[in-house]
Amino acid sequence: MERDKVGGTCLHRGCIPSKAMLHAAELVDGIAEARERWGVKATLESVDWPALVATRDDIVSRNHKGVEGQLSHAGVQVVRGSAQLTGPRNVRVTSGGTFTARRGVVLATGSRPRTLPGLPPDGNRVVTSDDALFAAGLPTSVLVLGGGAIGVEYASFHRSMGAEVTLVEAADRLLPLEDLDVSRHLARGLKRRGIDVQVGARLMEATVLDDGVRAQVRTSRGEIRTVEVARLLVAVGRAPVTDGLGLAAAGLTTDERGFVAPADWSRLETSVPGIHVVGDLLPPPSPGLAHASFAEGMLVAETLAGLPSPPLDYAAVPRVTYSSPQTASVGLTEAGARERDHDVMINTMPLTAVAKGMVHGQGGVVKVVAARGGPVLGVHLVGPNVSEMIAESQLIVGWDAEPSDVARHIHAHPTLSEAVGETFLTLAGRGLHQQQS
Ligand SMILES: Cc1cc2nc3c(=O)[nH]c(=O)nc-3n(C[C@H](O)[C@H](O)[C@H](O)COP(=O)(O)OP(=O)(O)OC[C@H]3O[C@@H](n4cnc5c(N)ncnc54)[C@H](O)[C@@H]3O)c2cc1C
Ligand SMILES: NC(=O)c1ccc[n+]([C@@H]2O[C@H](COP(=O)([O-])OP(=O)(O)OC[C@H]3O[C@@H](n4cnc5c(N)ncnc54)[C@H](O)[C@@H]3O)[C@@H](O)[C@H]2O)c1
Repeated sequence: MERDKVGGTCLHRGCIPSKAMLHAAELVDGIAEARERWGVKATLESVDWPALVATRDDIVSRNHKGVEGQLSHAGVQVVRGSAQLTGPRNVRVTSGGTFTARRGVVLATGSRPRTLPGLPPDGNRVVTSDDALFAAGLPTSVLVLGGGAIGVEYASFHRSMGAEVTLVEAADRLLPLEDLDVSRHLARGLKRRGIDVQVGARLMEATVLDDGVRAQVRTSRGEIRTVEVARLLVAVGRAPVTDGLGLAAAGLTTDERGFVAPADWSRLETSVPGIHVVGDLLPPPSPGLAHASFAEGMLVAETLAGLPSPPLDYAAVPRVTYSSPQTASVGLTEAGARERDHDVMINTMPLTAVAKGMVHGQGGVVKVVAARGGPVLGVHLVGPNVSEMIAESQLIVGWDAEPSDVARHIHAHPTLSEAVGETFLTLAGRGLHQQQS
């Protein structure tokens, strides 16, 4: 049952359109790099926003058709409309029709942007990530409120497109759930690109004007700054969608944050037998990421079909931010490992320590957290292309490999991944360019 379009947030308003836009942003950044570093006499004429949107939407639309085709091919009946539980096995759909589930019900209603009291989005001057996709044009200046993945990606995108960008995060660092060094390197990279990064900061007041927003921001030092911007993007998190879902009729409640918590995480089954829950509707440790949601969906589908399904290992789910610089990580942060009383070994290496890192010239870092005499606990990357580089590290962490297991494998030269390989060589006591500390 789907009231909008199959594919959900990720395909229509999230991962895919935002990554398409960030790809265009990389191309724009490449023009400046070509001119400034490589003697290529190129200048940016302009960005044709409707053309960018057309390419983005074509990618979304082709994926949408693909999902619809796959569902049809698999014999899935898609019922259009808002679904409401009327009992543990009964669902009514607004478009008409009632349904009784023989095997079970899967709740997958996802999430929507959180907004702030007194700051209602108007789709034009105060916007959410949904509105930002469908805005009529690109703003000349933006205040992004929230330095999580959405805030960081949109701040990065708008800066590439030439806007003046202020990024305001209430916590004392960007991506507060990531390793401290990831937050530091990311903030440094964004500042180098001219983004005004304000962490430990608060939006005190926002006045909507005819042509933008006047905002008062209290910085971490207690100064009050007035910023006038064409657009204020609210990216302070997402809230689970359960309104009108009829949870009570099925004997279910939400937790205090609005999530539907499973009673049995191994089957993602709620306290009502036969009702399962997946995706953004789940509380942590489910990470609110599309790839984790896909895996949760597979687990429930296989469970309901009576097929074997390997348990989910949330600790080995990679986390990627597609800004410039990118961040990618898997496993425990250094602080998280210490909290769990691990005797940790840390090694960090700048990406520019390898030749390919110098070619890219964008800085970046590899940080590995390992248990002394034991497995690798976490890998944290910042820099160009790290979204594609994290795959080997997820296997390293997921398979409980030790640094010496990784160190025996030869990395291709010259690649950015060599920096990952060298970080492990040093941890295994066979450092080439680094001494083991
Ligand atoms: C801007 C942005 C960028 C993102 N980028 C990434 C990324 O790069 N990588 C990543 O891993 N994650 C990313 N995410 C997160 C990702 O989109 C979510 O984790 C994922 O979409 C969750 O999937 P879901 O199926 O739980 O929910 P959703 O994708 O939200 O789908 C829920 C579906 O349920 C439908 N629905 C809701 N209630 C009802 C009802 N009562 N009846 C019928 N239908 C209903 C909705 O219409 C919707 O289609 C991003 C999110 C945003 C907003
Ligand atoms: N690349 C990706 O994987 C990707 C991209 C976008 C979104 N997502 C997912 O979508 C979800 C939503 O992302 P998000 O970035 O909106 O949420 P988030 O919860 O990850 O980050 C929100 C940030 O806003 C800050 N914040 C909250 N209130 C604030 C306030 N009043 N002023 C200033 N800062 C404030 C929080 O401290 C936090 O750092 C997350 O689960 C995220 O992982 C993932």
